[in-house]
Amino acid sequence: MSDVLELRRVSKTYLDGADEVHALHEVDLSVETGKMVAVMGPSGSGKSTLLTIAGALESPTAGEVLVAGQSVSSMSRDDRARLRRRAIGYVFQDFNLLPGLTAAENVALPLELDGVSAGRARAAGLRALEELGLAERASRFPDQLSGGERQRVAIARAVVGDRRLLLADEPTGALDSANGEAVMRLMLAACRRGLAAVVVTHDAQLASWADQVVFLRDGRIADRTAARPGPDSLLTGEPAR
Ligand SMILES: Nc1ncnc2c1ncn2[C@@H]1O[C@H](COP(=O)(O)OP(=O)(O)OP(=O)(O)O)[C@@H](O)[C@H]1O
Repeated sequence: MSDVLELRRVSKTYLDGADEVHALHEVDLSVETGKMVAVMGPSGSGKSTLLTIAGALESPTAGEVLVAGQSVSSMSRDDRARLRRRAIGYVFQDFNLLPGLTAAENVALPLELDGVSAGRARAAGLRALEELGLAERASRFPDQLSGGERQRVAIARAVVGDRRLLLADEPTGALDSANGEAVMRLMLAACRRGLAAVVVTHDAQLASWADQVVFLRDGRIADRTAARPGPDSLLTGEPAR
């Protein structure tokens, strides 16, 4: 399997007044198609920084980021923007759905913004909703959905079209444990359909859904569990750890 995401000795230093903050230090990470990596670590350890750099939203101070084999730093601004629009999907804790649009319209929106015709975008949006078990909720507005359903719509929006990489920052933070588990299971299923995912979570139980767990401390990878072979029984049963 090919790597969708590769971080090579990635460091990120922020300037805080006169002080340097070393948010990431020589981080190496590879995620293959079909795999989910969970990132854990204490507050301030660099988890969000890792996600924003992996998502080409910020540039590293040193090191290299490759998405689908292409070096992000060698891309033009336009190519980088296209990569962010087409290949990368983001899921946030607070769902970020537009309240005036239905579930189907929210999911189709990124494709329409990318120039896909309304009809094709709607069809792809409905397909993504269907894969997440939400076909019959397609015409509801966000305030007519439960928190778990809203998060599933946000995942559908993040995987719609030809996305390769799913990045999620505490996607289960606002959910109860049953909905949190459901969200992890659905993200894992989305991975198995052909994406790679990086998921930040504070919850070790939810992290155990991932193929590999990476622990950050002071911007360095302090530990990582061995990658395990695709345990697809998980998609119908309980997590292994
Ligand atoms: N734009 C910025 N300017 C200056 N310092 C920053 C900036 N963004 C992050 N930092 C610092 O970089 C370090 C890592 O931050 P980051 O948000 O990546 O941590 P985190 O592990 O996601 O934390 P949390 O779990 O609290 O969200 C912290 O010390 C933070 O204060």
